[in-house]
Amino acid sequence: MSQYKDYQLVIVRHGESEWNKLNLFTGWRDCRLSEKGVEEAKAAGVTLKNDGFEFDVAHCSLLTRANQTLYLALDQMDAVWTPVKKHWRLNERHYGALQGANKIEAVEKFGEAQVKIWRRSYDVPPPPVETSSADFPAHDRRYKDVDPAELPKSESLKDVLARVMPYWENAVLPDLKAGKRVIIAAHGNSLRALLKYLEGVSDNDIIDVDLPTGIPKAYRLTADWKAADAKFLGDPAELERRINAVKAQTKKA
Ligand SMILES: O=C(O)[C@@H](CO)OP(=O)(O)O
Repeated sequence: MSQYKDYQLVIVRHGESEWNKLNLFTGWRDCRLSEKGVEEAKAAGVTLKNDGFEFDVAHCSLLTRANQTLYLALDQMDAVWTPVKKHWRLNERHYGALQGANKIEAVEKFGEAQVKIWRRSYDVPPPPVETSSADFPAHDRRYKDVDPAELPKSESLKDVLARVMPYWENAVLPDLKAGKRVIIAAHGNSLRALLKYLEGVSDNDIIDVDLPTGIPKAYRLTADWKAADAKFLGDPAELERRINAVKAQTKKA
């Protein structure tokens, strides 16, 4: 019997993307997984299978890298048939005018402290893009049914939490309440927002939380749907290595 039989929810950040590899701020730009990211996603599926996980439904963002990760992981579990619900509210945080910028060059230009505030503070958003910019999501047909007033020009983690929560309440929670076992494939910062809520992390402590690429985190939930227990799956040394790789993105080699 799996030691995780009471764990109803798994979250997984996508595997390494082409832009993670190039060390660029990505946000809502739609890059694909790198070759390494593909392997990370497959390995996540193998881990989930070996740990005895099965899912009744999946939730995913509208960005390619999360969809690839979900599909590749489910494929390893012989479960690509799993119903998938997709929504922009699970997208990565919109990185505003930083989207497409190199993270080291941003540190050289604005200083490490400012870049850390933009990357990890709870409530300071990066500078916004104009609505005329190609980075404003209303220009992308996948968001054509979304009221442009709801679409971001830049987001702090607090802004991300505010737009993730309605999706949690209206789409994910009903599945959990129906007894379904749920996987959410999404992004470093949309999942940090959800983790902050589920685990009750303070505004201050969330600054030091980084999510690794492609390593599933499993939750056993309380009666009021918060985290009773949370565990990253797989090899602890690999987990540490991947978290450190995210932290190192703004450090000169
Ligand atoms: O660029 C981004 O969109 C995110 C996730 O890859 O980066 P960071 O970890 O710097 O918030």
